[in-house]
Amino acid sequence: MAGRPTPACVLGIDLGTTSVKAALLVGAEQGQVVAESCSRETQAHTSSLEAGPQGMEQNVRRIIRALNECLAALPQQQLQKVTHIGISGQMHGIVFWKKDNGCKWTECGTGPAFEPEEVSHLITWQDGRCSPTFLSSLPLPQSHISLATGFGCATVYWYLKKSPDFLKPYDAAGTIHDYVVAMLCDLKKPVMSVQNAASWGYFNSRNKSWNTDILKKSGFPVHLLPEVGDPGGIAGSTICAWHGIPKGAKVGIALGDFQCSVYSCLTERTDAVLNISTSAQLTISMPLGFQPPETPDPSSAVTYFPYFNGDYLAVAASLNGGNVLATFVDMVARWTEELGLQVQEPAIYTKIIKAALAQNDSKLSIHPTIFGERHLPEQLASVTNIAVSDLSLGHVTRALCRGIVENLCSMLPVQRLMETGVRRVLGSGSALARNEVLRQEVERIFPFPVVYGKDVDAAVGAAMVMFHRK
Ligand SMILES: Nc1ncnc2c1ncn2[C@@H]1O[C@H](COP(=O)(O)OP(=O)(O)O)[C@@H](O)[C@H]1O
Ligand SMILES: O=C(CO)[C@@H](O)[C@H](O)[C@H](O)[C@H](O)COP(=O)(O)O
Repeated sequence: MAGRPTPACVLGIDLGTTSVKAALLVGAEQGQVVAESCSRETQAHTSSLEAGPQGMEQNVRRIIRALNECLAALPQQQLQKVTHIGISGQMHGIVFWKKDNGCKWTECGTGPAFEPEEVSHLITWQDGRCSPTFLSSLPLPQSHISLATGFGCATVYWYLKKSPDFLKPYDAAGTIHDYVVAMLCDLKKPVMSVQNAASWGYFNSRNKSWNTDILKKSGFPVHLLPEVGDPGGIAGSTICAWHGIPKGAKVGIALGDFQCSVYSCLTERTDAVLNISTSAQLTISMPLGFQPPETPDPSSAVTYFPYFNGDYLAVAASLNGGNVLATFVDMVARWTEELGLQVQEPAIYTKIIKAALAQNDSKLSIHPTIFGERHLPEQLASVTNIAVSDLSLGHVTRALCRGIVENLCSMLPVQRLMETGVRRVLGSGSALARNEVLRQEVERIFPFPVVYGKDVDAAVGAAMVMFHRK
């Protein structure tokens, strides 16, 4: 049987928590090469009307603006050759919209583009509105993944119980990347990959279906649940030329960002992948045929997430990655401002990284979990071993970077990596790519060689999936 023709040019997009990235991949003799890439911060954080300070929401207009800016920065002649689009993004979160009015297509400098219309904020994976008590009041899911705050289905339950009017205007929901796919292809019923469905909770990955009976019994609005498809499948075709990409380009079902980061670099089953972007993940692939246990162990820091072709990844998904450093930088900026000075955040990153490079033997110990962890939501950060000699910016930054890496490795210990035969660590994510101190700490903790990727890994992975479709 003849195989599918290889696409000439594929656009990969990653809608991350901090930034949107896009990469153009072209077919070459030895696989695919990244012809162009681009990244834009979304600056999308916004306050939550309903959940107050516990909420973590993002303005979808700002995310789409960053996406439009990214695409406008890519060369038109290359975009005109795009036949396939692969999209990934931040998992777990949920956005609601009105099927018949989710967006408006308008003419922008580089051709038609869409803008959000009747769309809610994105309630992200960082959202903290569902307390442990609230979560334990919900029906028990039939899933191997423990339900946590920030998971799409938990957020829907929260609205249902605390602010039911909020849900009334909407008749569709998805992750932010499902929303983009639905708008590009004008899908009346959004479609979601099993990777993202598993990240919402109340999803059985073995039979690839929602816990519809359990949800219906408790009055959950099941009409908001997207259809589910396999990662690598096609969701539809673009209904309009988009920033020069011809109408009719095939759009893949949206994927998880961490699976795409892994896909962009993992070549051997003996590789572990460490990704540090806003969050941080340490991952290994499970043996072929592995099936997760029927029920989760809520105290375990390791989760099994669907990958591709029925495979699973074991992942320590930390809620404390680059966001810890971003919070530190923000704190320094605010203190500086309070003292009557102004320093831009990029300059603070440059200075603290430089200062920490000069301090590699800090005894200061920072346990950096300011955002808690899903398996230990109430264990927040702490600082110990504070000596007068270790108080400089360099000492603190060094200790923070070390703490982030140590915390992640406490969730999936090096010993377990060795036992499973890991021989190499592949480093990805732009927080790692841009921070030499973090890289030094990674190299210090692992007794394996560490190899680094580029800083648009998930976008590249999403595009590669489109190339490799059978
Ligand atoms: N100028 C900088 N230098 C070094 N690291 C930075 C800089 N700006 C941001 N970062 C780090 O990058 C992280 C965001 O990475 P990014 O890849 O944009 O995230 P995401 O994929 O989640 O959108 C921030 O949390 C911060 O730790
Ligand atoms: O929480 C998990 C998996 O459970 C994360 O690994 C998952 O990839 C989420 O998408 C991230 O937390 C968000 O990704 P990023 O923006 O930090 O890259």
